[in-house]
Amino acid sequence: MTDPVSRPLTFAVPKGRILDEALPVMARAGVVPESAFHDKADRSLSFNCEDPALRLIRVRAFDVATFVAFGAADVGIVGSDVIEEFNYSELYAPVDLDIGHCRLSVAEPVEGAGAAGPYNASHLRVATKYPGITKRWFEAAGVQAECIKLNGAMELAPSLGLSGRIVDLVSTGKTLAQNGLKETQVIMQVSARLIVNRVALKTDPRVAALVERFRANAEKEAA
Ligand SMILES: Nc1ncnc2c1ncn2[C@@H]1O[C@H](COP(=O)(O)OP(=O)(O)OP(=O)(O)O)[C@@H](O)[C@H]1O
Ligand SMILES: O=P(O)(O)OC[C@H]1O[C@H](OP(=O)(O)OP(=O)(O)O)[C@H](O)[C@@H]1O
Repeated sequence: MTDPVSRPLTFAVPKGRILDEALPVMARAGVVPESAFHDKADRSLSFNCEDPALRLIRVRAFDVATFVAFGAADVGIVGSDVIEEFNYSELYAPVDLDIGHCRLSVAEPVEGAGAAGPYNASHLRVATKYPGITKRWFEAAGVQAECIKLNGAMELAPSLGLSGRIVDLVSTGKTLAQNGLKETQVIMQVSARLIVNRVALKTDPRVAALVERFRANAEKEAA
């Protein structure tokens, strides 16, 4: 068996919009990628860090949770929306990093009030990137929702007749407004979290030490 301390810890970060906010938070905890990480022309997906005991991988936001849940990465940073969508039992999210703030909401067309149909309609269709959260949320409200999974541009679905409603992330509300939609319910508030694989946390003291560094910094920031 490989000595766990002889291999670098793998830290997964999302490619998307959280990354710019995450890099300073990571740096304060001693996670600093090599300069190639910032080179847009570099096609590598895995990078060394200033600390040779760490390695960074850059993947899509939803995949951060999957890499960490399956133990392919030990630690990661991802939005609480993604954590909630997968609900992986192997994931532990010990630190709220207080970045990537937005909310996950239900929205429907502004025009033609009621065009989306009432909640007690026999057939309620929702376009979303979050079918798990959406199904559970509507079920808890006593409504059976048919979810149509999209990977982006959900806001187009109502005007093109794909669905009456959408469930998507909202921050400023500009995307909804510019696409003729209004927010009707907030499902959850979202922020980015440090996530760890539960087994790695139990078996590798370096993971616990890393979590402690992030936790201490988050407490300092909040004070
Ligand atoms: N408008 C927003 N304001 C603040 N945070 C956001 C916003 N949109 C998304 N986020 C957060 O950033 C995370 C990644 O979102 P992003 O839009 O970068 O992913 P994406 O482009 O959909 O990812 P991918 O290209 O991998 O599908 C989300 O899971 C959420 O936690
Ligand atoms: O309320 P706002 O400030 O307008 O932000 C909301 C938008 O931000 C996210 O999309 P993103 O820009 O990440 O693009 P995507 O559709 O490719 O995920 C989200 O999916 C909304 O479309």
